Amino acid sequence: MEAPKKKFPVNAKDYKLYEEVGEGVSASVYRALCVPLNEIVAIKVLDLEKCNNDLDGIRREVQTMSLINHPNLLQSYCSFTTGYNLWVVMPYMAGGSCLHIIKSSFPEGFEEPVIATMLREVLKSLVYLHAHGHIHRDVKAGNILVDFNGSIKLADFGVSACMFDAGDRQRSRNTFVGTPCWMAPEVMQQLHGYDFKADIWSFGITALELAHGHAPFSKYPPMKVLLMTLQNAPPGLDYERDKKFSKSFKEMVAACLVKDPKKRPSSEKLMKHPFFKHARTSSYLERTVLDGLRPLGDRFRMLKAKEADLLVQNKELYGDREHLSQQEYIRGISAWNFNLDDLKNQAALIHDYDEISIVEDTKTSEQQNGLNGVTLSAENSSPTMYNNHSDAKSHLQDTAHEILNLENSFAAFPIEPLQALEGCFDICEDDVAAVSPTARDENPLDNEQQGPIKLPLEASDQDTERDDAAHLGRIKSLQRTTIPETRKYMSCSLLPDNVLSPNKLVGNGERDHPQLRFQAEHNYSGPLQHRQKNNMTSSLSEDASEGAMVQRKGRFQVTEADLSPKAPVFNSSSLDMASSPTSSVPAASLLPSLQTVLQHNTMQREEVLRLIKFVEQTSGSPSGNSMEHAETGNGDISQTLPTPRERELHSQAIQLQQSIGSLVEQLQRQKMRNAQLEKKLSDLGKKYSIQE
Ligand SMILES: Nc1ncnc2c1ncn2[C@@H]1O[C@H](COP(=O)(O)OP(=O)(O)OP(=O)(O)O)[C@@H](O)[C@H]1O
Repeated sequence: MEAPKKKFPVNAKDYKLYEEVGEGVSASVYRALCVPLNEIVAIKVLDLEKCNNDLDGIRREVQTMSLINHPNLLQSYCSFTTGYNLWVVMPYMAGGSCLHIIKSSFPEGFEEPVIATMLREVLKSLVYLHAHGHIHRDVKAGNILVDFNGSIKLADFGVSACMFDAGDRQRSRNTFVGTPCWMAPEVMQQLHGYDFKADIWSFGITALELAHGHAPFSKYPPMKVLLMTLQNAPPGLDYERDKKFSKSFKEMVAACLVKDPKKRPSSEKLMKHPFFKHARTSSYLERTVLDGLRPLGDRFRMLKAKEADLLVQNKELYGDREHLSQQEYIRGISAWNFNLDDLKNQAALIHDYDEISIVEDTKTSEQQNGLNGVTLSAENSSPTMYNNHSDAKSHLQDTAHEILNLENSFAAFPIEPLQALEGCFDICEDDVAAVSPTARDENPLDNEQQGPIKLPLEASDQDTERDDAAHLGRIKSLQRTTIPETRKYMSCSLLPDNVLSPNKLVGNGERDHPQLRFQAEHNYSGPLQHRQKNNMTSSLSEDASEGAMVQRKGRFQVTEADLSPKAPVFNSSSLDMASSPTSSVPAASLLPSLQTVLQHNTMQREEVLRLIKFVEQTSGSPSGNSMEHAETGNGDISQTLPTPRERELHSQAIQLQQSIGSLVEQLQRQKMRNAQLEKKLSDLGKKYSIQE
């Protein structure tokens, strides 16, 4: 019989945070002690203010993590908010990620039996996910975690998608998520959508990453990676250095890295590949990989210090921003904003990288030779090599423009992060207090009794003081994340997943699952930050230092921040879409647009009325009366107006009045619908937390 499930407390004061063991874009992961259960856990602390632009992703991640149930998937024990942080409590994986292990001890990659063992476990998790309709979308060594006993779990469901999602998120034509080097060509192209075969491509890239110590093209800027993935032959195990690997390994990788997703095997089929016969037990991993490794916290600190050194060294070479982008990108995570400046800088970097590019591309053509017998010269195998800087820039800008044009901007809506997440996690009782300035000081992270962040017990070297300071800094920054209650966020680029995706991959009753419906109705994807002001198209040709922003947060997610003109264009189709009972766009998303249009119309109306008054005064007609008539829209008055211009103005005023009337009505309807949706959301939230 299965042991009863432990109940992990959902209050920060029941946990003691120890050292930091990992860091993502908007989250830090700590080793921690669950005091009542006396069990070591890992806690991912997400700063909700920082991830404000990806609440949908967070909700998805937490939901998926709590629902999955497979030994090779990292399940969460529980999650709750504390102040403006979200804590996700999960098993502590003492070995850290495969990427961490590679970086600290295996820079040239692992031996084949190790790779086979790791990959077989990951593949098991993919079989499970795919069978349950999920695409992971971010398979990479950084997301493969190893426990102290060599067991393997795939983590990070921040960008995973459910194939039964009514929004067909996985087929959305307007987003592409993942990390560039691991991203399948069809995900980049977004021509016909993509499905779970995208994970098989990433799996193949991960195999190369484990074999070489880095993913193919990992030295290049992201735009270059996109172009190379699309235009070059698929990477593989065909270099001289790959001689040591078996034929079955090479074939397995080649089977995964086929550009046409239909020709890639499913995870289930891949599982039967002879390569996985080389897989060993987890204790083999424990002996060969984990033995002799320093504690995860120490390794993490050392890697961070190394990166910081590198940053200083290269600062002069590339300058601050470009280098930061590169650095974060190379680490496999990224928080950079992908705006025009970045594109320009990347174009510049490509120029700098041309030499490497030629070498690598020659290899790619050799590979192609080996694989398919197609001969490519170094020259023609690298269609992205440029003779001069401006070619490179313009090529990149064109490509960027194409990618950016993939997405339409959508209506904005005001929302507080906690509201959006309500129902997904337990919200600590003290959270309400935490948003008031006086309560900030009582943040559990700051209060010793309530679960202090303990400094690393093992830290005995001379770095300790510096690390302590860094820790304290982090504690401070965590507590400072409280945001005033009154602060509202405008969403730019609320991705219309649910509306724009034309095809349904799978159609069955599961779509009516309450959680899925919940997701579909409340897609808060897309930056909830203030709107970008500039028009993207013009920005690309002119200076656009702050407009034209394509955000990359966490994973490679290209969204066009704002294509809409400054004053929102209001058209009936958008309204119809929202008012339709079958629409899955949150009605609330239309409110700001409606309000702005209303305001706009009111201003115009006032302007017209002023003009009428002026005309009346100058022509000596009895103003008071006319005004009243004009305002009430009395039809007869037009007959009494002396000039055609006045009559025209009068009829415009009436039209405006009518449209204001209907807008007010529509606004009321939207408000009602919004209230209904909010109620539904909170009911679902309650239901969900009761189920938990
Ligand atoms: N349960 C765990 N046990 C040990 N280490 C962990 C655990 N979960 C995460 N980590 C470490 O923390 C790092 C960051 O965690 P995670 O990937 O969940 O954050 P993220 O913000 O989603 O990052 P990314 O931008 O790489 O997707 C991981 O790469 C891993 O090294």
